[in-house]
Amino acid sequence: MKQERIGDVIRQLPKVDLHVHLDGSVRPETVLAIAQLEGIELPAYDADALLPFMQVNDSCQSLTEYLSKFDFTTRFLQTGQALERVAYETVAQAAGHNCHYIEVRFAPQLHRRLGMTVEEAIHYVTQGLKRGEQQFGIQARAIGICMRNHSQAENFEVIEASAAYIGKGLAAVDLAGDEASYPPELFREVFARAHKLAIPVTIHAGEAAGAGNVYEAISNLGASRIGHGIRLQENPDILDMVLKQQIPLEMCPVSNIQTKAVAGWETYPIRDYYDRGLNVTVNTDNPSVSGTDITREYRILSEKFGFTAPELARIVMNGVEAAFLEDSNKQQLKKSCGEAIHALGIHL
Ligand SMILES: O=c1[nH]cnc2c1ncn2[C@@H]1O[C@H](CO)[C@@H](O)[C@H]1O
Ligand SMILES: [Zn+2]
Repeated sequence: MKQERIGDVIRQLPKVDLHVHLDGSVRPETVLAIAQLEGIELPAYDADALLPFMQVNDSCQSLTEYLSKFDFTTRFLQTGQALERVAYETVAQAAGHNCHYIEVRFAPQLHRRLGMTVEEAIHYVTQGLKRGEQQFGIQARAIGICMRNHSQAENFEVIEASAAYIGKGLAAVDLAGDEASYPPELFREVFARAHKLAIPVTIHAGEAAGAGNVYEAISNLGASRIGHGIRLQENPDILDMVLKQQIPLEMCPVSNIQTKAVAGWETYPIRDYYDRGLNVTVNTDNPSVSGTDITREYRILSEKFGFTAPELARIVMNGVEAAFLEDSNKQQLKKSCGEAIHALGIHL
């Protein structure tokens, strides 16, 4: 297929984004608007000049450096109104890239500086997602994040509050933050509670630390999906286990290069993982922080790794199958994506 034609196909391809952070999706224009509403002082007053405060550049050396960008944006996400708005806008952005479904993750404990409760934070995010669903005709769910640098009590609180929203707009829980400093073993009790409450679990692992963390996340934290899993390639036995169990990997190519999960595109393992039969999905992680979007991620797969249109469609359908979505909604999603793929003349 010619390059222009595959560009068109990628634009028109139905997509899903299973790994996108709310606080990594805030547009600079929205920061300007919220700052004005709430009387917050800014280091710059136009969108272009604000961007460097919110976005990494090519010089980013590590996940910790990458995560420092979130400190800036968090200040503007402390009211129910702001959370509802950015959740809605995240759905709008995804719909603009022909996503049929997104799972938007966020850490409720990061939005409590003005006294909001964990439940309220979840309430406003799910409200914003619902407004987006109605407006754009796509489906959206929230994922509640426990943070690696938070106390066990704070993380337990996230699990309990998330349980109350299962089936009401929230679909799963996650663990994010500084993986190099906080190994997953520290969170066994927190996720045992999630397991007891029957909440689906995904865990950021194998991004800023080795494959052993992927093993721990699956075997002892009950993860049924893995965020990133890039460093699985360092351990053939664990890779084999993930292959056999067909655990979906939420890969986020642009972010993974920026956080130095691998040294560069030459060693990015997505082609190898796909060819081995690993359950690969492609996602954005943080569109604003990374300066990416889901169309761009798919384009990179085509341009840098030679993925064909049917292979890209297969990756979309891997994401559909991996969605933490209630059964009947998932069937609906399968149908809408399957039909849109078929309409593009792609045969799986
Ligand atoms: O790629 C990532 N790896 C680990 N943690 C992340 C990543 N992207 C964002 N966050 C963390 O998740 C929090 C809630 O959304 C963000 O504030 C950031 O600290
Ligand atoms: Zn992430």
